[in-house]
Amino acid sequence: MAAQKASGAHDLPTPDPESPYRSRKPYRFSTLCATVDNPFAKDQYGSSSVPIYQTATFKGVAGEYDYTRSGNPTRTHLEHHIAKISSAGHAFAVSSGMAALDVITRLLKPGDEVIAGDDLYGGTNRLLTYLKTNGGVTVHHVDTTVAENVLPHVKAGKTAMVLLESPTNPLLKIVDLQKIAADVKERAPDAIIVVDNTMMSPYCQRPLDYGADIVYDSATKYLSGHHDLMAGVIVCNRDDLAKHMAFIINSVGNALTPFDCFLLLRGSKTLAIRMDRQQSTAMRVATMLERLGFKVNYPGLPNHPGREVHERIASGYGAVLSFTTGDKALSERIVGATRLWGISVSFGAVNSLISMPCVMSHASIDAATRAARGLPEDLIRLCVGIEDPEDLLDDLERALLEAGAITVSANADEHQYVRTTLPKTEVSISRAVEKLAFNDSGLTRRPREYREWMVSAPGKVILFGEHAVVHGVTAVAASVDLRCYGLTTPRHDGKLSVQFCDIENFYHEWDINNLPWDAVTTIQVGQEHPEQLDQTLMEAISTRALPASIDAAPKARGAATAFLYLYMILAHGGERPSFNFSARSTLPIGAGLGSSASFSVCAATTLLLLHQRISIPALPAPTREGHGSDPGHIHVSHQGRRAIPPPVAEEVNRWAFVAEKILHGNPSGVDNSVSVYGGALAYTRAGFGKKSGMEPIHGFKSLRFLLTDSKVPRDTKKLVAGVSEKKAREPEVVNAILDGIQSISDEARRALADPELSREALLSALSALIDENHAHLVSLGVSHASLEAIRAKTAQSIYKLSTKLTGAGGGGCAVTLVPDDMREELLQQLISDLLSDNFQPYLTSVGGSGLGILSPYGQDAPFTPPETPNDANDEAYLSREPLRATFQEKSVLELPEWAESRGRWLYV
Ligand SMILES: Nc1ncnc2c1ncn2[C@@H]1O[C@H](COP(=O)(O)OP(=O)(O)O)[C@@H](O)[C@H]1O
Ligand SMILES: C[C@@](O)(CCOP(=O)(O)O)CC(=O)O
Repeated sequence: MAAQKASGAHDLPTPDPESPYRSRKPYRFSTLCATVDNPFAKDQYGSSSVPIYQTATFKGVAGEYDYTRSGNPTRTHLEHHIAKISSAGHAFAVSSGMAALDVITRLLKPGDEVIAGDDLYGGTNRLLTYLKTNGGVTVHHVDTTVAENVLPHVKAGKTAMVLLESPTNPLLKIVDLQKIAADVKERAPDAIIVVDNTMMSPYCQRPLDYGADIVYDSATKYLSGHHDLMAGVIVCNRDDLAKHMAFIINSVGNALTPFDCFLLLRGSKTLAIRMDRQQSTAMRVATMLERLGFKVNYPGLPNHPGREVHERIASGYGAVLSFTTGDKALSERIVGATRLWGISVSFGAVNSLISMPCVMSHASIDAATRAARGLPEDLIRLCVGIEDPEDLLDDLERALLEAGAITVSANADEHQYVRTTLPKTEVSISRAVEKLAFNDSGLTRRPREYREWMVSAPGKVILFGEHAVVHGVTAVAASVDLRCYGLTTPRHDGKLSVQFCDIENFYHEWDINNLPWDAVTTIQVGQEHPEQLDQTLMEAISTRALPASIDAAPKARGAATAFLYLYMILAHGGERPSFNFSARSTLPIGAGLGSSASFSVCAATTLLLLHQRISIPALPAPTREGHGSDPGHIHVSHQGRRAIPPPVAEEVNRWAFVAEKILHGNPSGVDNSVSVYGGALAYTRAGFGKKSGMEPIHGFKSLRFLLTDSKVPRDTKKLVAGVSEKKAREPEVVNAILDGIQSISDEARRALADPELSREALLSALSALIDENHAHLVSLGVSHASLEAIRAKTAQSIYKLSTKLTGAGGGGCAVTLVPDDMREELLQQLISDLLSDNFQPYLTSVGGSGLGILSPYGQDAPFTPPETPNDANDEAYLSREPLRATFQEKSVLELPEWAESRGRWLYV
């Protein structure tokens, strides 16, 4: 491996002066970038682009190259080019930025001491921790933004390396590289000053000029600029270090491959022009966010504390910035709401990216260390690309608005966005939720309310994408007009009870104090439930809380476990409310129409209400005095729609998902999301490297579907697990099916969103997609003879309808698209045909309301049921009919209308 010595690299390729009278100035940076000629390695054919020497070996014994690990002409060209644009004597290209750091840290020996910043890239931190544990190296993390902090740790003969980064990532703090290098060299001349220059690139900052011995870049970022390769580059001027590193690279074998060298060389030609655009847009983005009132970290802003130092050591501000919102959940919503800004780690590419470092690039640093180093959990990092600046600003502004971070100013003459008032950063999410949603001061607990709470949530029909959605594919689903209802009634005897009317009227009560409280780790207000269930609590509920008799009723076992788990983990502040929870559904249970999700949503909502983690909006106070029939304020009735604010819906959805995990094992979250939000959604779960989230789909409500319950029982948990096992066994087969289903969902969304598509064309497209999706589900092994029988029946020549299984399959329900022009008699004939085959058809409409809460404000007095003694026995409660008694008596057909007539319902 020949360390590329670019002698005279500083002025290459400036030719000699033409004459003493017409001297030529050295070429400027962008010219150096664009010209890759290497006068020491002329191409034999004069090719304009450096060829890829895609070869492992070279013939002969006397040539310059023998083996690509040790040297390759494409790499030589690249290394010469990097040395040239970095004004360095030597350059090396290796397989990633971390590989570059690995090479550099291999210069260390056991016993050596390293001083490093405390706001470093997560990967750097991970490698240093490894060296500490396994390499006998001592690492001092200090806040290098104060140059004086470094000196106390500098020991002559001991300090072997000082590792610096400026600006830091992701907080964009500035480190005075020049001063620290000078101070360290004065005390410990042998210490090697290493700078990670990735955030700046050689265009903006050249630390070798300020005393650094080694500078490295993750060339995956700005240098290559297109996120199509991984590479690291190292530059230095010292021959001894270069020789040592060349030896390491050759020994370890992590030099960059010829093809990637070619790509990097190609990308680096446009470095200057890309950076110019990216930096100027970054400045506009930072300015906009600051104007809106966010705390923005960007060294280009006039009030940035390190701006002066930065301007001394750098010639640009880079294109990475970060800002905080005061609320992690709000930040997550913003990140999820952007469209143009891709959610991704890394930076420096031509396309703009958005991320939350604490959950992405810096997740490898544990939460306690992140907190100790002042890395806010709500921090959003933006990496600006070369798109049109107006589009980037528009998209960000729209996402801030959609997430509720900004609002239109009420006072402005013209529309102007202002930041939504937020509680202090430390204030918990639920407090923020309360304050945002209810104008509640959020500081005091409300006194216990002895009310009955009635809630309801719809089931769902998955049109496209069930099962695949568990593995990251987009599902298209809509709410159905069949619902689960939940009702809580206060008790005064220290007991908690559940009544599952649809599961053989299962009833059980517990002494609250006898529940296994020792096994609970409460999720504090404002915290989110971790991804995994708390197995200690699950075990304790299973062995110490559930009655042995429940083993004979697995459906009740699941429901009771989910209910108790949420009851216990949500209890906080020593409050353990005593009440009965009754559930009733108009949905078939366990048939693929989301009975579990609607049950989970009802349970989560009532538990969050009773544990006072959410509350519903108070009636608006009059803004002026009323007279006669004039109430004094305007109340626009939306039939309850949009009366439950988005933060409350989100909180319910998070906890309903936890209940779904208890019932289903590995649910995707589509069922509970549809049940909370209602309407129709395209849902993609997080964690599969693509944009996750939900998008409402319009144009669904007008479609008619026939849902047919095969009445064949099945177990969602087992079916979902079965598909995962198949995927592990035959990844290629299953991945191809998943890709196919993704295209179906995409196609369906496109068709539904196309206003110019005729109704006829839309229906026939959806029918074809239904058949195609069903075929994929058959290949996944989740169909059933009963479902195939329903399909065959609906496909008969007199009907010619398309049907697919919906939900987990293996039995359960099938969904049939009913065309607009289907004659009523024919439809009735199909229904009776299905009935005579012992199937249960439901003709439903889709896309109706999501979660509903019956406003308790109509209840004239707090209610106490007679079976539990009340300390304050009074006339008011005795004169009222308890909701609970009638709730249980009504038939399934009467239930919806009766519930509706109880008072004002508030919906999401
Ligand atoms: N109304 C209800 N009352 C009590 N538990 C219910 C109710 N509806 C659903 N569940 C719970 O959800 C489970 C059904 O889940 P699942 O098999 O996924 O069916 P679905 O496809 O209808 O969601 C039941 O076994 C039960 O534990
Ligand atoms: C099979 C699945 O995609 C849909 C849920 O099915 P069901 O409603 O429980 O039958 C699982 C999931 O998305 O969680």
